[in-house]
Amino acid sequence: MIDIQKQPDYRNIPIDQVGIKNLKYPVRVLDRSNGTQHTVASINMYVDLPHHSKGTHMSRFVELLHSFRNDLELSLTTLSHILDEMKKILGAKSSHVDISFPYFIEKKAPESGSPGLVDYSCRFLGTSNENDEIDLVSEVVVPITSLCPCSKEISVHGAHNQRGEVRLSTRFRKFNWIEDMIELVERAASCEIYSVLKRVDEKYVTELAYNNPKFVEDIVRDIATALNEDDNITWFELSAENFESIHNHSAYAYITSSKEDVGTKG
Ligand SMILES: Nc1nc2c(ncn2[C@@H]2O[C@H](COP(=O)(O)OP(=O)(O)OP(=O)(O)O)[C@@H](O)[C@H]2O)c(=O)[nH]1
Repeated sequence: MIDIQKQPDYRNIPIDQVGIKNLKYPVRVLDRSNGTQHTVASINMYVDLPHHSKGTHMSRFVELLHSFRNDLELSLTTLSHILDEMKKILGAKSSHVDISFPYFIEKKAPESGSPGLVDYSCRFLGTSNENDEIDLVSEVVVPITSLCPCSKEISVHGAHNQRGEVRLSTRFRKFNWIEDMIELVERAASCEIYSVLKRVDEKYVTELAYNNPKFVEDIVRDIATALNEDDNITWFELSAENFESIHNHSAYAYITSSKEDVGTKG
């Protein structure tokens, strides 16, 4: 059977990243409270392609994932192994994985203690370069409540408040719990988000947010301060977006900071 992908290409243009995108796959993630957690990831896998090759071998990416069957653990060791294997089986110089998944944390309502699961969007990005150096970035997207300090100050009654979203990407020296990054973000909000709230809880979160007003600027600055004090974090990128309740647009703030010029080594 003719192998079109293996044929030469004469346009003299190398390709930076080629592969598969949005493959749904069952995965296992380390869970601080329960050991591990099963979830379903959306996976992108890419390698570079030299100028002389017509095509990459798409089936091999999926075959590599299938070698884990339904027991693909998203640990630093496994991700490093996948990045190395991608280069080997595809004869590539560089490899990239981009894995997005919902992660669930059980939270108890602040007064009634009623439990419920909150979902957080998480992402691991990994790259292995031509020197076999592995760079890993972990990302969490954390929903929060924010209450406007200006609105509180100038209004006789109330203050506008809304759901916001903080996106935090980090590079780190050694293993970093997803839960730790989520809690760090939640501490900087006017109030954190819960899944189940009874009336006593609703009163509590309403008053807590009112007593803790924050601009998007306050949120990113408070998170950056905590990250700067954490020696395990070598780099971060951080944004806060408030889906304003008094506007049809968002308030937005962004900070990036390279604490060191080194990435995570897997
Ligand atoms: N490279 C490439 N392959 C594609 C694309 N779209 C679909 N494919 C298909 O991906 C399939 C698998 O390709 P390969 O992995 O090379 O399959 P194979 O040659 O049987 O497998 P190996 O022997 O391991 O190379 C082929 O049927 C391609 O037609 C594309 O845009 N680029």
